[in-house]
Amino acid sequence: MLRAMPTQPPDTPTLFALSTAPGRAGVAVIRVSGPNAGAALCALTGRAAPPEPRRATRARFRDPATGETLDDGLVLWFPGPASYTGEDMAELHGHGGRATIRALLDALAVLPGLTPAEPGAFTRRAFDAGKLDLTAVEALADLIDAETAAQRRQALRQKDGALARLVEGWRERLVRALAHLEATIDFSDEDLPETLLPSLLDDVAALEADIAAHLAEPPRGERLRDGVHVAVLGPPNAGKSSLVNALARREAAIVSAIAGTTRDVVEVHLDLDGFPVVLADTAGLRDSADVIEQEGVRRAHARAEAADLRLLLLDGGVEDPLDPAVAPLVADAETLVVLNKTDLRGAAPFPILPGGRAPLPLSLATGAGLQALLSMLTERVRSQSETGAAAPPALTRARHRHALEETRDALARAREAPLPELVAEDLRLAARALGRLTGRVDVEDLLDVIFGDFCIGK
Ligand SMILES: Nc1nc2c(ncn2[C@@H]2O[C@H](COP(=O)(O)OP(=O)(O)OP(=O)(O)O)[C@@H](O)[C@H]2O)c(=O)[nH]1
Ligand SMILES: [K+]
Ligand SMILES: [Mg+2]
Repeated sequence: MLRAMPTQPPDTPTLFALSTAPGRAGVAVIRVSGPNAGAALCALTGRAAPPEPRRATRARFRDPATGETLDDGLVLWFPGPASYTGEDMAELHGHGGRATIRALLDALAVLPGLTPAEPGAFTRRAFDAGKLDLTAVEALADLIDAETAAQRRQALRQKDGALARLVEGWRERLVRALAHLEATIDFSDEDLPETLLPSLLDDVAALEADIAAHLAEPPRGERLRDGVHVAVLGPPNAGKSSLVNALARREAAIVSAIAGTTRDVVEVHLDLDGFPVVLADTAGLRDSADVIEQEGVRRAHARAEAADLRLLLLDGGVEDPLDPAVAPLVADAETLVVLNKTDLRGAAPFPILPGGRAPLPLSLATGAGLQALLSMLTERVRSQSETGAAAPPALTRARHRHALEETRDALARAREAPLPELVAEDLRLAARALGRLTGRVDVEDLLDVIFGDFCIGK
């Protein structure tokens, strides 16, 4: 008889957890994964054996100790290794009520070998079983967190392995170069083509250029994951808080006729046509004797510095809206300049910006120009975060960027190294850095951080 090779120590605990969100719902799904999953399924349903794999089967759940009926639902059986975690897995679908969920979880808790799952534990087992690489694990967390359509698309693409394939392709080129080089070193007194080392260094240079080109792309993937940060800036009373409230469609920030109302940075989250935006209201830029206002202005400058996009709102109600305090922002051609309070302007001409640009006219009092501003903002945000389906998969985390930078630097060192042995050492370091991106090597320290992002039941 064929016997499966034991892949885990026999005392591996069987994990269980509620995988749907806690609280009232039509259905709740409890997952059980590990060597005793089948026994647990049988104990709770009174069955002699698990049902046909991957087929929903009606079940009456009962307390194995007392025989009391706890709920009426469905069970699914996923024998390993063809399961999410690679282990034997059972899913119990019960009613989504707090008491029902509690009763089922309590009944599982007393079964031999069963332990409640920590957050991310099922996915950790899937990773350990080689079912997912690290980029897919991260994408799964992003998919669960996705709040907009573009975020969902990006997470799904990464989960399906787009980024992992790109990185693995680079890694294969690197490993091939390394293998050739090691052959050169090992057989150096025998006859090997003289041209091997130069052609190998050409390959390394080509790989370095490909990775550098990917790094030179704007950080669209990270922006899409975290939101494009837009800072609303301008002189006091320009209507910055009024604009933020109008875009957020709620009274997020205090609006008043008193100049210097806003001090703290007030953030609102927007979904502009599927693209996430973090819009920040800031204190009006001016010199002030008030220390609290000074701190507000300092924070406004810091936010302007850190933002992906700066929206400068000018006060159209004053004769010369181009206040000296905003001159550096006006000088930056990337700043989106808006002239508010056009309703108060009468026949006064609009200010001309450097380069002959004109500000976008707006009146938050009448609503004139708001739609045009929204369209322009949406376009800007889209161009900062969109990665076309045909474009190479974006890096979605700083971790990815750091690993690629490390790879690129090691490749650059390899090309300059004076001895074949030193070239090989740098290529090995480069391969390690790439391997860390997908989790192929040396990632123990990273795992806790990444899996810690998960909720229980995933
Ligand atoms: N007439 C007119 N008044 C406006 C317009 N937009 C805003 N206001 C008024 O201008 C005043 C200042 O608006 P706020 O939104 O508080 O301006 P702010 O730029 O956030 O001001 P600070 O936080 O003090 O820097 C309020 O009384 C608003 O009602 C507009 O388009 N036209
Ligand atoms: K104000
Ligand atoms: Mg304000």
